[in-house]
Amino acid sequence: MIDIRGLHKSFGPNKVLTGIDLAVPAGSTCVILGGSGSGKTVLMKHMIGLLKPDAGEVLIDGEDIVPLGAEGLERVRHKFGMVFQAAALFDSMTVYENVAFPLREHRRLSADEESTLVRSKLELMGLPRSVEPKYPADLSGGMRKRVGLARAIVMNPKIVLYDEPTTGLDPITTDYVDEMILAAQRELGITSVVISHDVASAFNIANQIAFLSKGVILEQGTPEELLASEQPAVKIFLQTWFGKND
Ligand SMILES: Nc1ncnc2c1ncn2[C@@H]1O[C@H](COP(=O)(O)OP(=O)(O)OP(=O)(O)O)[C@@H](O)[C@H]1O
Repeated sequence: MIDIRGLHKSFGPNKVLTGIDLAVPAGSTCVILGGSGSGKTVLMKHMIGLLKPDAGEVLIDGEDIVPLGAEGLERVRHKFGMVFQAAALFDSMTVYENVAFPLREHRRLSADEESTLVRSKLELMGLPRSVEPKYPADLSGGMRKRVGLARAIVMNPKIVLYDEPTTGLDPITTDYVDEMILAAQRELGITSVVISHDVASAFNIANQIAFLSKGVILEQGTPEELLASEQPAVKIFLQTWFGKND
């Protein structure tokens, strides 16, 4: 579904990505791990054409999006849902209106069709009907994340990009959000790319983990393969994390 080949990106003298190759098969979840400033967000921005590479290809569903202009990118972006770090809900809208927002922007649906779609996604995220009239400020952080996720999948996207979806959440809420990401993959066949600092969460949800360091993907494989990695940077990253969280 996503196939990145030979991606290079510099900002002035700062060489951030220096030859990224990454393939994410349809229906799978790929977690991108890496230290602060390693280029995870820059890599994700290339996947939706928010940044243009200096060299390389970004194939989405078989199409190289690098040469596309604004119109072509708009079309490709309909394949994506996004979940940003700070759930980014509209404070002045109810939960229902937040989830319905992309539908109202992009589709002409009857009230019944709209409510069927909104409710099915809220239900999939384990949210009861009683949250529909509430405002984001009335919800816990974990619930806001789930509303953000319901909104990201309401258009039935093929791909969802998650930028640090569990940052700032307690361990129980983190598990719950992980469950929701897995539910979106299982029930809707969504392909997911997740940027994360949270190794436990990465190991919970990933079919594949890519470890980014110094502009390249140092290691890529199943969680088990990553654990067995001989790359010193990967070993240190994992040991530091597991050491802190034993
Ligand atoms: N638009 C930009 N212009 C110039 N430099 C940028 C731009 N975007 C990112 N960078 C640089 O690219 C590098 C990688 O940034 P990026 O945000 O991708 O890191 P990250 O791995 O997501 O880090 P974190 O985990 O802290 O969010 C940093 O050195 C950053 O300063």
